[in-house]
Amino acid sequence: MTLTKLQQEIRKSPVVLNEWIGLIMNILKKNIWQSLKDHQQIMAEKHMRNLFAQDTKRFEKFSVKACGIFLDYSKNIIIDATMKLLAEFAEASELKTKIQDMFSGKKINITENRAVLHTALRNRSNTPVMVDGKDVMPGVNAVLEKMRDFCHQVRNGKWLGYTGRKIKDIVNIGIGGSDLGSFMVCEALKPYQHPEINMHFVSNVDGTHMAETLKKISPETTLFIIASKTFTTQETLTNAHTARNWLLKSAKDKSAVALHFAAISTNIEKVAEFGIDTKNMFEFWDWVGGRYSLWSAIGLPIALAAGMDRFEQLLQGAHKMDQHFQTAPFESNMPVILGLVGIWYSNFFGTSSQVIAPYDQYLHRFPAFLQQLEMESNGKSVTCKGEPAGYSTCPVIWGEPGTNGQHAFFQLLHQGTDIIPADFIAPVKTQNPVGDHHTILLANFFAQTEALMRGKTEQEVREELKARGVDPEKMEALIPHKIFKGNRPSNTILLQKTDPETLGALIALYEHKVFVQGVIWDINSFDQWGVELGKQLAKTIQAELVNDNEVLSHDSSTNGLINYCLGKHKPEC
Ligand SMILES: O=P(O)(O)OC[C@H]1O[C@H](O)[C@H](O)[C@@H](O)[C@@H]1O
Repeated sequence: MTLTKLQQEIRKSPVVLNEWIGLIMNILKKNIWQSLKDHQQIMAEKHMRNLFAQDTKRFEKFSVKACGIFLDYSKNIIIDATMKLLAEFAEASELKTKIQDMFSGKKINITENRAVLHTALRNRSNTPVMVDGKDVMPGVNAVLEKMRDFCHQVRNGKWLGYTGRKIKDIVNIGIGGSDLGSFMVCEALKPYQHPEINMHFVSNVDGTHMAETLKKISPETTLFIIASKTFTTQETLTNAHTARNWLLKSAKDKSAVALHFAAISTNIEKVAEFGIDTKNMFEFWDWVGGRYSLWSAIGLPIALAAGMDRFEQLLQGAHKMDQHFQTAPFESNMPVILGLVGIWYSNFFGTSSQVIAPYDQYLHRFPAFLQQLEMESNGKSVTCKGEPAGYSTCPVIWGEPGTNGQHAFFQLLHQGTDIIPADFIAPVKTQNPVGDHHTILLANFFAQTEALMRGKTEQEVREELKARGVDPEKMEALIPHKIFKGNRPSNTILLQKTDPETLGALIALYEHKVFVQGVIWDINSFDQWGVELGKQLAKTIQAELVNDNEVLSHDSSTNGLINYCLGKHKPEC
């Protein structure tokens, strides 16, 4: 009987027995954790150059293919024993059971008592998924149908504005999970975009974002989509009111709102209160987390831009990755591997950041999307039981498209003092076969991971300088600057092509990676209480900013800054 099977059997037993088993599991986890620490001491002495030289099968061994994606993780400081220990830790953390818990609608978001079912939104097999005894699939399918109908009307010029003209510009107003995913995907699927419809995304409450967008569009031919799960988000509602006022300034008749505004939300009352006809509302549900919501009606801008069929291909790709995640053994399970390799560096090598380098201009917003997905999910420091974690959790996620990053921050990846694990992502085939651009792009892509792994030894530098005839004295001074230690880890992710289905699989891959890491760290990846405090304080300060009084209610820095803006107090400078 496997450990997972044993755990599942035990779950059915009386509570007391369960508690005992929980204690035993914790001891087991502590032991494996200690073994990983000991193993790291050995691995820290190894160089990947040698690991490759010693094992000709290393690439075959540490690579995996699924859902149109190829992952090579051989350029990591790992050997078989590393992956085995990490997988054992995942098993002891009940990962297999927890994956099933998520897919089956168990309320795993414990602080909000909610199920986590973004996977139901792309459940193309249409098998029932139950929440509180009710199958959610009929509701999911009904919204998809409504989206299809709406897209058909807008994309075919049947949806007309208040002067009878077709829609030419669509502005999504939303922030966070109601912006980043749909914006990122719309950018990624630009080759499939409707030729006569322009997409715009306004998220920032800075009036500049709205003002600059409004300059480019006309009220007669613009459709605004107000995307907000709660429909209470201050930034989104402020932007939405500005958009409505702008429309009404031209239309001069409130009935125009119904022709130019649609809403995506879980909150029907608030949508009606805002004045949007609820016939133009696309519903989703509290079991869809904001940063996991692009598969819901929040993805409407994607469907409007690329077409509903393409949106469903995106869902299909994610569904395939869901099936892979649920069924593949840990040693060939792509999200599990990606998650465990990340844990290896964060918790045993003490790394604190992770760079994402998409070598695909279409994926230029992917790092920004992952910032919310990973950091809002796993940027936590207490366990599910509310106890201090006592170990590092989510690293800082950052990145830029290659090759731009190479000419900006790659210096630090190659020669900086810290190890920064990197994910390199590229399509095998380009959407734009222009001259030799893609060959050059891919050459750089492969060269970077090779350079990070191999480095350049003192002897290699010396020989190179000698061959160039550099003066021996100058050479000695130069050598330390030209050495690359190498042994810098990276994952290489190759997509056959950045098409809707493969993109869906790629996004789901990272969602599940985040899930794996959340389980290992024993944190709730699905709440985000950390964003609340700033929002609360902003309300108080907003009132103070429009009051004429000197502000004295905060610390001296906050008071001083507010008063400086109000012109009440000018620091001597
Ligand atoms: O979709 P909304 O309810 O407007 O929320 C938009 C965003 O705001 C919040 O502050 C959360 O941090 C995000 O997770 C969420 O995606």
